[in-house]
Amino acid sequence: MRSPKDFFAPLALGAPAPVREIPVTPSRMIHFFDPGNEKMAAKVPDIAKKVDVLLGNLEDAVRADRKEAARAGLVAIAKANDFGKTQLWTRVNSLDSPWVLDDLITLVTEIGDKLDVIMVPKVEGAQDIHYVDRLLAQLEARAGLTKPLLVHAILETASGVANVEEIAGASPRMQGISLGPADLAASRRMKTTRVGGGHPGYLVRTDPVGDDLTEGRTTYQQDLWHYTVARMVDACAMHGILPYYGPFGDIRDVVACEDQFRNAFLLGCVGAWSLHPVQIDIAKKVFSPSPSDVAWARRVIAEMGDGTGAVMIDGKMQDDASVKQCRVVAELADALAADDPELAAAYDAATKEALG
Ligand SMILES: CC(C)(COP(=O)(O)OP(=O)(O)OC[C@H]1O[C@@H](n2cnc3c(N)ncnc32)[C@H](O)[C@@H]1OP(=O)(O)O)[C@@H](O)C(=O)NCCC(=O)NCCSC(=O)C[C@H](O)C(=O)O
Ligand SMILES: [Mg+2]
Repeated sequence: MRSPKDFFAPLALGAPAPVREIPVTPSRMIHFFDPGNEKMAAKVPDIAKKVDVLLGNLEDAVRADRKEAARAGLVAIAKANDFGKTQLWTRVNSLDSPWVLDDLITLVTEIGDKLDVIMVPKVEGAQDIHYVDRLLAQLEARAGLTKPLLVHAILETASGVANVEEIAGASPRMQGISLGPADLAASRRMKTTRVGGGHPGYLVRTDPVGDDLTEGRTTYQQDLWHYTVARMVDACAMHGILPYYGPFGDIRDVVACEDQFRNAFLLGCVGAWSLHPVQIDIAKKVFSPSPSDVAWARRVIAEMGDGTGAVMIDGKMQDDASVKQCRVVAELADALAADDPELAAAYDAATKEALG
């Protein structure tokens, strides 16, 4: 174990000092694209204006014979564009693959100054983050980078879930964690073949009335991912990093996608992956608090004064704890509104109405 005194020391001579706080910038949707796919790559400059995070994906969903093309495509896109406030991330290949070493060497030395976060798939434990941490420091030093790259882990193995707290705290580079429901289902030998989302077979049923076991018994579908998302949120909150729901593979089912994203938002996630342009607006809507929730939060904060004691507002008790809940919503709204005049106007209009 590293001494706590050395935790914020650079891991290579000449590497930039690690950050002390993870920057909290909007990341409601991490938009995946294949940089080696010409049709998708051509859409990137326009998509960049609509998303918080653009992610050039090099791992799964990129064919083995297109790995080099994807890597080269990402280098070319990053060099040719300035995406302004939109963050540029990449997902490199898994640490046991034949591609990851070249992914990291090429990306850090060629476009390390353009990249914000490196997403690492199939993380099993802190040892995987430690390996990436040291290698990144060496490459940052070689490239002469002045800003450290951050690392995002995907929670998609049973070991990863068992070790999620140590993963979240493994390095000052740790920016966040995403749920990877497809690989996680396979790793756990779950019997769902869907990429995220629920399953009609995972349900609870009301008790029978009398002797009839079949009629009149309502069933309720349950969320297969509740336990893992909640555990990931706690691990991230404990270490001051950000939790995300991952992919929702049924692109056509925009309704269930919105539900899955909202469950994650309510549990504490800050964003989700968009795999197709149609999922961008869903994530933007879900991961921005609603104007009515923002108005309520601002009203509670205003009426609670110094934030202590207890008051009744519209028949509901508010106290020191509920004002903290309201601050979470209000602070997120302020951060999002700072870059989005339309959202700012919607929040202000709803607040004006609520405060009278
Ligand atoms: C899912 C897709 C394969 C669907 O693509 P396609 O069949 O081309 O869809 P459309 O015809 O509806 O597309 C319309 C146009 O939009 C472009 N397009 C599609 N997706 C994107 C995108 N993500 N970014 C930019 N542009 C996009 C198409 O090229 C069409 O263009 P045009 O013909 O000119 O009109 C495809 O969406 C896709 O590949 N998406 C990304 C998939 C991906 O990244 N998967 C990996 C992440 S999920 C994962 O890895 C699992 C996870 O790790 C886990 O374990 O859980
Ligand atoms: Mg995966």
